[in-house]
Amino acid sequence: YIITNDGVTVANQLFDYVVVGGGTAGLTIANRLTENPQITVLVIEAGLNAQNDSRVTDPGSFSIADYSDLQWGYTTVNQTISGRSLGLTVGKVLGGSSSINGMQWTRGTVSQYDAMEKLGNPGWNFASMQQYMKKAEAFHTPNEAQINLGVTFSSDAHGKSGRVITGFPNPYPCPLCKLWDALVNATIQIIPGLRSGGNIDQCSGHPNGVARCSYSIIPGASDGPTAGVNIRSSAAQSFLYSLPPNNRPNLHVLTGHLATKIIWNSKSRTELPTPQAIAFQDVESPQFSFLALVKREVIVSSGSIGSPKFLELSGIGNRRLLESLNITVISDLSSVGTNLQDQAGTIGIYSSAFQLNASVLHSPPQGAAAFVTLPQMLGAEGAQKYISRLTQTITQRATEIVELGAGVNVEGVSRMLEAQVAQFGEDNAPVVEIVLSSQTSSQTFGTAAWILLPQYRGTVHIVSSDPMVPPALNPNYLLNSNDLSLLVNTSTLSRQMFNIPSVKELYTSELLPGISVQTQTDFENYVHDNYFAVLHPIGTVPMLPRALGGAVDANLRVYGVKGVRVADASILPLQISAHLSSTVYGIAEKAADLIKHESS
Ligand SMILES: Cc1cc2nc3c(=O)[nH]c(=O)nc-3n(C[C@H](O)[C@H](O)[C@H](O)COP(=O)(O)OP(=O)(O)OC[C@H]3O[C@@H](n4cnc5c(N)ncnc54)[C@H](O)[C@@H]3O)c2cc1C
Repeated sequence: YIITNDGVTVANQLFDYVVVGGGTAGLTIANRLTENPQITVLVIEAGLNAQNDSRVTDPGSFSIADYSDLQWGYTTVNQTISGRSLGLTVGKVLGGSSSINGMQWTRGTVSQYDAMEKLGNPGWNFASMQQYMKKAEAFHTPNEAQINLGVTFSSDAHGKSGRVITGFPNPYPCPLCKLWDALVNATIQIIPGLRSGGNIDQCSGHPNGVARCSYSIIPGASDGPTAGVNIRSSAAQSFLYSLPPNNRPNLHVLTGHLATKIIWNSKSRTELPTPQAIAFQDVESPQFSFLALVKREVIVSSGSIGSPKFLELSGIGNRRLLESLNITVISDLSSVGTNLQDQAGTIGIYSSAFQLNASVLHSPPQGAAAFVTLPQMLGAEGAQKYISRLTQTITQRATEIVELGAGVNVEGVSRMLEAQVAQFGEDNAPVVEIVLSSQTSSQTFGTAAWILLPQYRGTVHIVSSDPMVPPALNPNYLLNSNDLSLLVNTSTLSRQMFNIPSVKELYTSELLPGISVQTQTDFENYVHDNYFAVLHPIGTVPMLPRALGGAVDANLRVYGVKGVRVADASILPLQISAHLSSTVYGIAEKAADLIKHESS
């Protein structure tokens, strides 16, 4: 493969496929398509190649604050709840968000993947997705020492021969084991019925419970010079750097260049528009712009913010919006940029009473995570009331979402809200995640906790035809009062953990929420003023039947044009009780197979 940041070297060349975005999904697809030496692929990535940057490679250095040059710097519009603009970090680097994410390796519930099929996407169910998520993965089975230190897993949940290496840090960061043990036990004490131990595995389709985190990392060797040095398994590491040298001359990766739009073949009345070329420009020197010619297809893998932006700039989107910006309408598809779903969270931070040892470096900071169901959060009766509130308001809420411009039609949004209510109810999906983590740099530990299945919906739309101008992001965080109250419950519950004596002896003071936060009203104010963006945006190019507000079909083809697919987190119609990367790899593996089968 060839990685270059010189646009001239690929300008005016013809490629079978051009992939827009060298992120989690984009690099997976590019790798799989170029397994056939006859197929040429160009990946265009706006970010740079950070192959040897320890902020990326070293899992112990995970720190969003240090990634300013590796991310897009997006902020939301001022949110109705709290009036604040929130940072919405998204990777802008080879490997995309997989190069800067928290590396937690988890999946949603069986019924959440099955819901995609029920919403009108044949073949998108748990059985198929689990097969593809496993195809992407090469799991390091934990050794006895790791198991003795609290790791649980289910071998069946994992792929063994894929490219993304996953597992647990080696050696296991023992100086923190007493902390994880105390926090995990506290979680079990305050959340009745929470599963723990046994073969709990957050990739099994049954994530409910508390367990030590597994990660997308290459565990350190047991001896030799790399002993104890874990390395991040990003999409770039897994699908590019680990290819044998001199392999894949048919795979071209251009970094530091922004794909600006699709140039279309002239439109005849009878045929759907097809892409002729991709326009792209140097990020540092936008006056240098080029074309790459497309033989077969364009695959848009620019992520949940980048993909709707690129489609709109290419003339695919809401007619009124595009015309107001003088963009020629190629496909009037008002679903593009709607249905944005990110989660909202809250934190608790405590000053450690013991030294958080430097030897834990090279391990991700999150030690364990609890995935909690609604009855476990609110009790059986509280959960029942919550679910009836959601059930009784489906049409009303769908109407409000459509009025906000965050959905296209009431029937489609209602169908999705119904599917979500079923997950809260009979499917008993986790609705809250509580991550237990520590920071050696500040000698603190605590929780980050968030609602997993928000009921609010938002938008992402371009505001200019200039590709350098960021889109307007409006997730409408916590606009639904049920979501807000659940997050307040989450915050109060997290505090209870730190009142348990075995945890209390591990810290000297509570930094956040802070001891002044005591009453229900205090917690409401704390959450209102301090909630943060969880950075799991999905759904902005939803895979659904067009009549229900979809933008791509079950083959990921964009409606109203030919030869353009979208494959990344943006196609997920509904949020899942998980972190997203494993699911995105699954989407990408499946997309590659769909493309291969169609072209063979
Ligand atoms: C800070 C952070 C922490 C996270 N933690 C976790 C975690 O612990 N576990 C987990 O599973 N998930 C986590 N996630 C979420 C997960 O990493 C992402 O959801 C997933 O990687 C998204 O994959 P994607 O392919 O949709 O987009 P991305 O991986 O973001 O890829 C999109 C790529 O397209 C590029 N691009 C966009 N527009 C253009 C354009 N016009 N031209 C050229 N290039 C373009 C971008 O620069 C980017 O590289 C986290 C995310 C973040 C940001």
